[in-house]
Amino acid sequence: MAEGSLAGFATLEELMEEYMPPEKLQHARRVLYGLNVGELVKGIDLDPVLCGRALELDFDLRTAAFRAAPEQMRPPRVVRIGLIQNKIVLPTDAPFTEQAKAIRERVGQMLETAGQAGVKVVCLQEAWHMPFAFCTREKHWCEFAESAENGESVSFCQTAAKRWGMVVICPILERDAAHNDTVWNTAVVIGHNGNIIGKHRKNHIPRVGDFNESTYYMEGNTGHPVFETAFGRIAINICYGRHHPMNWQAFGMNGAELVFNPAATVGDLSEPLWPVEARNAAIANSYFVAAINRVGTEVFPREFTSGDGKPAHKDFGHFYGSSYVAAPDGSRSPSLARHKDGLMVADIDLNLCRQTKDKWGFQMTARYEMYAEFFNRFVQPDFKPQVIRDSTL
Ligand SMILES: NC(=O)NCCC(=O)O
Repeated sequence: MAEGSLAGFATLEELMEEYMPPEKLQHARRVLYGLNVGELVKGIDLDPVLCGRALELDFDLRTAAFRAAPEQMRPPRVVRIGLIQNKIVLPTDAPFTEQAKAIRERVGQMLETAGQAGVKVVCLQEAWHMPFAFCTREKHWCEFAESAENGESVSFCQTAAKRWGMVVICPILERDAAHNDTVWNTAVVIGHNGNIIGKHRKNHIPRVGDFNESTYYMEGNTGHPVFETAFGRIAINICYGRHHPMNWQAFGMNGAELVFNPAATVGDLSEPLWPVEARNAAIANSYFVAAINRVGTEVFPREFTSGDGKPAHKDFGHFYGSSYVAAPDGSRSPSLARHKDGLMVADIDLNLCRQTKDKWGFQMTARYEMYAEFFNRFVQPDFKPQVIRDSTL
């Protein structure tokens, strides 16, 4: 494993296993990763052939099973989901068509394994079909943008969706030819019949560190859609939107039971935030969250700077993977590796969403009218913060 922010360990769980005595490890897991219906989250027994395939193809394959309590009036609603994280395959100075083709081939291996494992909803990482070149500010990378209706990556995912009867979330750099060739950061939702159900465009565009994405695309104009699929109500909160609690909340208010967070973020910037934000969103909104991060270090042909005092450099830093699933009851899965491609397969019982709402009542006790009134005042130009000053100061 390479040095730098990787620091020589694949996942935090493996580090804990290596250094903690087993009896303490159980407690550490309970405190750090929570209990699901009173128990530590277990794995799924997958066909050993699939595990062998993952070894052979050198990608990380991990599993988790989230239960809900049995109910008298509803059957369980267990859905098998998949999260795929991938490196780019070829160097960034290879011809673009070859780069895209090589990524498709690699991701295809993991999509196939997901299909064989019985996954019914799978999500890829943000802009999975290209290098995350938005650090460079160079415009020729826009060539990777494609139609959300019939682009090459979308068609590729439609084929997989149809073949395996699974919903595929395909996050791409979108070229909107009907609107003056506008570029967007978009997640296309493909139904289990290979049909396009709809799309969501990234709501919040980062302006932090080397994430110079605002050079390429604007804030999305699709609101907070929830897609009613054969396997549950799904939404997508693309990467930087995970720092915005109200963005998460709006998907929940529209009825989402499972929100994917396809992302691309690097160790020096956000690794300590990563295990917290998606998990907190799952708790606060009583839905499942599946957070998927890009992996690997991508080196670009020319140096760039981002006005933050760092010397000119050619890479973004290390994308640390660590994709995971968080449940509404606060429990979570282990992470995929920090250094290699991976597929996480998780069983989630969607009944847990309503059960958690009934238990905690976060939504029922929320004071939406009070907040609405506050936000209405806040957006007025003459807003004055409600601060009561200590008169003895
Ligand atoms: N892709 C993206 O929005 N990254 C921003 C950095 C972060 O949110 O950690």
